Amino acid sequence: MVRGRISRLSVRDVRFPTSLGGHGADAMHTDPDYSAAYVVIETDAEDGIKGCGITFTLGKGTEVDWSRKGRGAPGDSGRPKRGVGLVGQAGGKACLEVTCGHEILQKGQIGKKEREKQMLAQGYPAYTTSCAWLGYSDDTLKQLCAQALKDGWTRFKVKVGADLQDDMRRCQIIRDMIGPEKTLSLFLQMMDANQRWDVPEAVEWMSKLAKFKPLWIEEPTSPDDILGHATISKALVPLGIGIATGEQCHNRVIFKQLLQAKALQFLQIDSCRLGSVNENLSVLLMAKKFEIPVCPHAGGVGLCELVQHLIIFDYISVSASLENRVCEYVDHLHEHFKYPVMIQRASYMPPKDPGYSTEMKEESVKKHQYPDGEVWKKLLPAQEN
Ligand SMILES: C[C@H](O)[C@@H](O)CC(=O)C(=O)O
Ligand SMILES: [Mg+2]
Repeated sequence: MVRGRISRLSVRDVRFPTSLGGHGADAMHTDPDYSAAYVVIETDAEDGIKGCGITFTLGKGTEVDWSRKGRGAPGDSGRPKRGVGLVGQAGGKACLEVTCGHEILQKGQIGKKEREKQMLAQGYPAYTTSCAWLGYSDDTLKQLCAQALKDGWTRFKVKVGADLQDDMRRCQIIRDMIGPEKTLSLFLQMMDANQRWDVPEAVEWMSKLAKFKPLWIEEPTSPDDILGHATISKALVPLGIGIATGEQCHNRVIFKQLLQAKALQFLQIDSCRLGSVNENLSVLLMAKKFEIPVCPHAGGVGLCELVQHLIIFDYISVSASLENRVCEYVDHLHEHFKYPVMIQRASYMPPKDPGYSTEMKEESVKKHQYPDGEVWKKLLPAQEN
């Protein structure tokens, strides 16, 4: 059914100066400006249907350099993310509703109605990364953690990997605040090294942090080192620490190999890094086959908005389980989206607006467009001095 033809396509470089507040900083990316290549495809269809797509980057990464293949150099804070989440609003349904209709998922139909009701009432469980970026002082960490506990958050991710003594102190602060035990699903601490270590270093460093009882260590080493992850996993699982990875994995083949090599205990899809909803779905199906829980990466610009569709779909139609499953949440930049995520009691409430929640507010795009938006016009001369 042809409803219209593409009449216009725009691509805009939208950047938010998050580095000014140390938001988003980790052991590898010390000064990220959360950014996005934002694409809108308009049509001449009578109902004005359009598609909006977004790819999260860390600033300079929006300047795609075609001469460089794959990942940037280690420590390159601006490397581009690969993959695009571009979905239209056809049919007036939320992306997760459209996906749930696919016929190959017959098995997931059993109990689907109950799970749908459960999601609508309770939402999908989340953890927060917003308290413990590497750019935050101990006071900020304590203050944000106390506020998050008050708001009902019980699962916290802390950035590690730059300095061991620093990590010990920060992990102790969080442990002291959330309680001493690693209980089944409540009051958890996760750690994220953002690829900082080589394989032996990851094992050694995490053996020292094991006393803080992390549920997982995320990206302990290069995301391309599948066998390295398997070695780390073999060493750390006996200490009660799982390996989580995936936010930099750009296709289903990498995930297939990670799963086959028993290299991870928690699989972290990234809605933008994996190009298209379809690629994400094939990874969800493989994770189900290998019985590995999917705990998506989110945050950035719009990743929470997108991934909520995928993970709620995963629960309703694929995994049918919440065991050991939790989706990342970062409390940044949602105000720039037309259909922002809704969090209640530390859970993602199912989105009901049409599409994939990718549409940004035009006013926000204009203001943050790089380099001539209002925000950057003020900042750039100051930065050059
Ligand atoms: C550079 C980003 O902020 C990164 O630290 C995010 C990440 O690893 C996560 O949220 O996980
Ligand atoms: Mg991470």
